[in-house]
Amino acid sequence: MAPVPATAAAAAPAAVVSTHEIRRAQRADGPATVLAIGTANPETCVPQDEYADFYFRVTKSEHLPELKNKLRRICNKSGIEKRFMFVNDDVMEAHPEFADRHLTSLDARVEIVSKVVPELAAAASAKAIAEWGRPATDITHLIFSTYSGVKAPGGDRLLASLLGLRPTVSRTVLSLHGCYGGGRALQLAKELAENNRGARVLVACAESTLIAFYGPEVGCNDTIIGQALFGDGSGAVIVGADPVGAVERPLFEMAFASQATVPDSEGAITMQHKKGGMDYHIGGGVPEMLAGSIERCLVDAFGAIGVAARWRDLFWAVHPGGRRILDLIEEALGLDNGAMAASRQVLHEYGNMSGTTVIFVLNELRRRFVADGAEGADWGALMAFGPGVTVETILLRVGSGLKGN
Ligand SMILES: CC(C)(COP(=O)(O)OP(=O)(O)OC[C@H]1O[C@@H](n2cnc3c(N)ncnc32)[C@H](O)[C@@H]1OP(=O)(O)O)[C@@H](O)C(=O)NCCC(=O)NCCSC(=O)/C=C/c1ccc(O)cc1
Repeated sequence: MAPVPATAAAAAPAAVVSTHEIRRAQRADGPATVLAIGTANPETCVPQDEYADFYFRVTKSEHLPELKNKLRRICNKSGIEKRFMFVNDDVMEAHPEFADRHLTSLDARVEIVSKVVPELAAAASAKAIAEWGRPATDITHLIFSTYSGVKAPGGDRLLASLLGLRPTVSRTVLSLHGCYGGGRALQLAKELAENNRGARVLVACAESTLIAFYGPEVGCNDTIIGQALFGDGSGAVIVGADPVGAVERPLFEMAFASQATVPDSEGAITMQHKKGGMDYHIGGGVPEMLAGSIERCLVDAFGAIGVAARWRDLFWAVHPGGRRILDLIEEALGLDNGAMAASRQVLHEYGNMSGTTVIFVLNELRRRFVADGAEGADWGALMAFGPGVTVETILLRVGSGLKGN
């Protein structure tokens, strides 16, 4: 070890600063705040009323008409008008093995998604950064969430380089959180922003069904329901505390965040990468399970911050896991059926894009607030659900950037 020069010893601080004081100085003053939102989707758009024809054609499964009719029935009840996806005729011509999940195809799928998913995230992030108004190099932390990331270095590294983030950006990957990935990522962003003065956290969620796209099979209803509901997309959010006055626009303040696991629910939603793509199961009772759990999460969250909230007075950013989930949650909370209009709109326009969907809902809410001059609710709740069964709750307050528009 080199000897310590006398000058370095002489430069030691005269007064001893405690680590508590150092810690206090590192913390932000205000709450984490959503400062910008961007979204992106792949080019291929499939209308829901054409989906059964598309799916049975590209997977060469026309010999299974009963399953095709079942898919049609579910599509008709889904509340979805169209979806965007990377899977198209060209992909299936190049990779006919994707149609049969008993064939080995994971390597080829990972090869594709490890490029296109971060690129999609970059498209959404670039929109968020442009709206934010500061250079990409001012991003201090990156949280990348996807169920397609099974490789290292991962999509976070490619995303950071596509956006030109600084080499010291602090990267975190969330994988396989499924439909609660966006909620988890936003909660982590809140912790980072509030605990690191000046931090600006880019949350990027990107999902592609390509990793889980395969043909129908008699007896496997999970595949049919998945084919009726899921789509591809990316949502990006910039989160920071203490917004810089003239540049940054506070959209939603994040007042509180929590996670809960629904008891006895371990097998209700599952996802697992296998040789033929990502296998998944969506239990029949999931909408009822969520509707039965949601009020407890809200009571606990508002109780923790001492705010007396009436559900009817809130704005809602709920993950539209399926039309029935929204219906039952509205019923359980005694809400009008317009309360989840932003969630229903996103479901209608894009389907369930898993973890990224809740960011689209937040963007739609923002659009509605701007259009209405932020009339109405001041407090709101963002809720996302996924495997576990896990419920993410974030309490939001309309930011000053949305007031007076
Ligand atoms: C729109 C639905 C699908 C149907 O509407 P409905 O009002 O319930 O209508 P029905 O009661 O008439 O049901 C229509 C058909 O759907 C069937 N179905 C009804 N849920 C089911 C069911 N979980 N299973 C398999 N058949 C069912 C149901 O049996 C019935 O079949 P059939 O009698 O032959 O017409 C509705 O049930 C709904 O919104 N369900 C919520 C779906 C749900 O739980 N989503 C949350 C989980 S999301 C998730 O885990 C994501 C994983 C994921 C995985 C892969 C990815 O690429 C991306 C993500």
